Amino acid sequence: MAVAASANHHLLLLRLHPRRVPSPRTPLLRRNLIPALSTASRRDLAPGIRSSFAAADEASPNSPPLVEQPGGKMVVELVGAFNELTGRMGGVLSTTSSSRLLFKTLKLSIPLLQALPLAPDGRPPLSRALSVACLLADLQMDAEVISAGMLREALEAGAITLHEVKSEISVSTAHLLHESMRMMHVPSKVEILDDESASALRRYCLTYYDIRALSLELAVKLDMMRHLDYLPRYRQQIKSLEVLKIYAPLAHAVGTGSLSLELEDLSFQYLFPYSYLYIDTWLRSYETEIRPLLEVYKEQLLQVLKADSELEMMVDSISIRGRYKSRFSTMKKLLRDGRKPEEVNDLLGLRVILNPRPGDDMPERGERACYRTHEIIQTLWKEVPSRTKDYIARPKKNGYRSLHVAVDVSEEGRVRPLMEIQIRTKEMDSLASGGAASHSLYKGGLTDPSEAKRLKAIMMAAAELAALRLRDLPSANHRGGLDIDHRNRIFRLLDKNGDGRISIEELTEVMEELGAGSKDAQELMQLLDSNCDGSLSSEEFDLFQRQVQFMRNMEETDDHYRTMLGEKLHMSDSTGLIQVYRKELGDKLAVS
Ligand SMILES: Nc1nc2c(ncn2[C@@H]2O[C@H](COP(=O)(O)OP(=O)(O)OP(=O)(O)O)[C@@H](O)[C@H]2O)c(=O)[nH]1
Ligand SMILES: Nc1ncnc2c1ncn2[C@@H]1O[C@H](COP(=O)(O)OP(=O)(O)OP(=O)(O)O)[C@@H](O)[C@H]1O
Ligand SMILES: [Ca+2]
Ligand SMILES: [Ca+2]
Repeated sequence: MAVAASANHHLLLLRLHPRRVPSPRTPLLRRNLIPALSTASRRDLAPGIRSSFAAADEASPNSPPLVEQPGGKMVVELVGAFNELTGRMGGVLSTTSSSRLLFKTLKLSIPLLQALPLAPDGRPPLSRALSVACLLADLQMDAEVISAGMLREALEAGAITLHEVKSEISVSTAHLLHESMRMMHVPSKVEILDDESASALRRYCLTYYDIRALSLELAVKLDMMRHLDYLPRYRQQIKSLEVLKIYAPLAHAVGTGSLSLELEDLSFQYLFPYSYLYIDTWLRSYETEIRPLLEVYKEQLLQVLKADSELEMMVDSISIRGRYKSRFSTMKKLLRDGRKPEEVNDLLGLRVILNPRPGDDMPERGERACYRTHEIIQTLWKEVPSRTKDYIARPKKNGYRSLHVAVDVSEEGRVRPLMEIQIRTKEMDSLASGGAASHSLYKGGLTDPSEAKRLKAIMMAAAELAALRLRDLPSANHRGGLDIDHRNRIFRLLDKNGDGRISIEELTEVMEELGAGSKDAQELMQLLDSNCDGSLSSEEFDLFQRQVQFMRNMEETDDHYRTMLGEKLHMSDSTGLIQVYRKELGDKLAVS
């Protein structure tokens, strides 16, 4: 209620920015307005925002003032978006200044975004900006980051400048946007994204960029990956490779684990469609039954633990997190050490985190609470003793501490995979996750006593990148690759008039011969012509060939994984399963 009241108060002040109205196409867009969020994209949104659209739609025959006036529709968007975001932000939106900042941002960005044409993925820019902002709100990012998330789309489209963001919104929002735009070009810093360059890039990002801007960029990447279908397959793969090698590990490093898992699974699906299909088919066979059970087991365990009087004397609070293993993580595990699917013992996982009561003997109390929890678990489920690992009594070399237990949750006649339960104190847990906290310390700035170390890390990362840029690219001259002469030969064949460059006419001619149109030739030219001089040099063409080779090797890798997984999972196309899923997942899986 408070939100609605404050929003209404601001509505009285709502005025569109005169400078941005009206562009020639604005009236048309405004008339069709509300929904920059199309009916389809509205489906993605939470009930709050959907209901504000419904209110506007229903109001339409009866109350023309709200719906027919652009301002009225804008208001509906504004209130809907404000409620949606603040609803997701939870406790993070604790201050008046946060909600003011958010409101100011929405007022400025909504009209700008609505005036923009559809994005290349076919979505209205407002809908894209809101999706990113919602992702950031779900991650419990602060209002400045969400504000930057909302404005990023408008900035990228040239509808607003950084200077304007600085003067009209806030210096910090402008700073975050500046950082995030710098990050956009990170993958282009290396030409071939092999493991070595990817690891250097990740180090570079963690050294050079503000961790909040990184989170913003990661949310943008996730939103992009969720809507990648519109691109041709090779572009999907290039983007997925960037995500898998750079952004998903970064998401993990900065503590946004949920983003990293989804980023990995989406890129896995585009890069290795057949392998994905196998894993997906296998996991689905369990998933419908056991995934919902995870919630049930979690609740059951929590209740039993809370009811135990002995444990109650030792802990202030207990939390349990459940997770179902991701596709990508399962694949890595199967391929890592040749284990059988039934030996993946952590498809179902629970993690109990205990917060011991304070006092001198807090650490010991915490440990005792972990062992007590173990005993209680034994009364609930059947333990598989050979899989119990006590890293509390015997911490791992890296300091990791936790008590691991595997339990059998099968019921009469229903064999289920084991469930892994990790038991630890809050302190042990923060040691295990590190992430954002330890990194922000590392980024501490000038007051940080380890400044010298930090500067050295920056210098090394820069040097490493420079070395990578200058280094000889990996040779494609293996596994059926093309040798240099051969590559030259193709170039010479395409360069019909022999002037040392492939012109658009030459490219069009050969593409027409291949059955493609001149539009395809233009697109290809734009993609490959890195210095934008309208033709391809032999260097530009050479790089293209190496990328092609790299992608082809990846398809070979997929073939290789498919064979391995096929053997493991005893599946083959003849089961018909593949056909079923192929149909379901459609063109996404088409591999030429
Ligand atoms: N953060 C962190 N987690 C760890 C570490 N070691 C183990 N874990 C977690 O504990 C799980 C199980 O590890 P272990 O009990 O050592 O079991 P394992 O036999 O090596 O595990 P599987 O490969 O799962 O069969 C891992 O999958 C991680 O989730 C560590 O050093 N750091
Ligand atoms: N038993 C568990 N309960 C709750 N969360 C878990 C459990 N095991 C792992 N996680 C968390 O789930 C996320 C994904 O972990 P994932 O299963 O991919 O890797 P892992 O279990 O750490 O490694 P591995 O694949 O080597 O077993 C991580 O954030 C991890 O900390
Ligand atoms: Ca595991
Ligand atoms: Ca030429």
